[in-house]
Amino acid sequence: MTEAVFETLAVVGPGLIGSSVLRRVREFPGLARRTIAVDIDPAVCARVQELGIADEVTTDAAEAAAQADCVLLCVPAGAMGHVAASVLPAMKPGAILSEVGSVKVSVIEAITPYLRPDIAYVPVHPMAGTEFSGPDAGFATLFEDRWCLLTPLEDTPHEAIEATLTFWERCGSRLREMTPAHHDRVCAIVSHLPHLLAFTICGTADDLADETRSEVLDFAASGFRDFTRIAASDPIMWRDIFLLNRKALLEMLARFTEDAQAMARAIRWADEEYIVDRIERGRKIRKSLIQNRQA
Ligand SMILES: NC(=O)C1=CN([C@@H]2O[C@H](COP(=O)(O)OP(=O)(O)OC[C@H]3O[C@@H](n4cnc5c(N)ncnc54)[C@H](O)[C@@H]3O)[C@@H](O)[C@H]2O)C=CC1
Ligand SMILES: O=C(O)C(=O)Cc1ccc(O)cc1
Repeated sequence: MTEAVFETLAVVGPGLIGSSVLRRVREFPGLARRTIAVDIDPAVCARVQELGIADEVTTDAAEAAAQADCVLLCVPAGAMGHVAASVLPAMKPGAILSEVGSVKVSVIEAITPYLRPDIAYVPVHPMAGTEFSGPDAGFATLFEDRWCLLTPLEDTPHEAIEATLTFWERCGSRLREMTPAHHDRVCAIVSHLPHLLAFTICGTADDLADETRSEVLDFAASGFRDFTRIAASDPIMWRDIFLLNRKALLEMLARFTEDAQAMARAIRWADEEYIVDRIERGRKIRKSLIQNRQA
């Protein structure tokens, strides 16, 4: 039988990501022998209990942390600092603190002041999710064939990195290590900017419907419908991501705005070659994602 990576895993914030981890541990051997789910919201705790996806459920983060050899924070990125502050003093010497925040530099900065020398901190980011939130939204196969990015610090102990890599590998993820700053620039373009565009285009279409009293939204064709899926994402989570990755996101938005202006100019002057070239690049990217089973 495969030995479990962790004896006791505490998941703080069993929402979409946290409950998917808990379900994975339940359904697949070799991840953790015992799980504790912790949430600030008693209604979430009650639901996790009903779902039967954790061995123990509590609102007391310190009590759970004291029993765990890995504490995985799955709370909104803006809450990571104070949640880390509440679990770290209670953690067992030699235990691992990990978190799945979508932004790395600011979250690491928020957690660092509370770190202890005998706790290994391993920041990760599973590049997997949906527009839904909460414990009912999770599923055990969420991380399969999806990237999980690790952004260890210079002094993160090797064994803690290895254990974390094995854990996510057994969740079905593809793994890549990178610096936190590089992570934030990559995610700004592939994840954060697309969400910003989706929220914005939905707002613009809604304003147009108000202005013209037309049924812009009723007749929205499939292109717009694809944007509305992303635009249905959780407002608090995305507020935190935008503000915590402000610098890289604004830089990518400026780049995008320039490229959109170039497309506008090509359309104005009927520059067919430019327009076709840009569309062909999009098709190529989509095709390579499908080939890599990422779409
Ligand atoms: N939703 C997604 O597709 C992805 C999200 N992430 C990151 O994962 C984290 C969690 O996201 P989701 O699972 O979507 O959120 P969610 O909203 O589904 O779950 C978050 C849970 O944290 C709980 N919580 C909030 N503050 C807390 C506190 N102080 N103590 C204990 N529990 C607390 C909430 O009650 C909720 O149950 C975020 O940092 C997000 O950036 C990473 C990859 C994908
Ligand atoms: O639903 C989608 O399309 C997503 O992009 C999910 C997602 C949201 C946040 C992340 O940090 C990673 C993945």
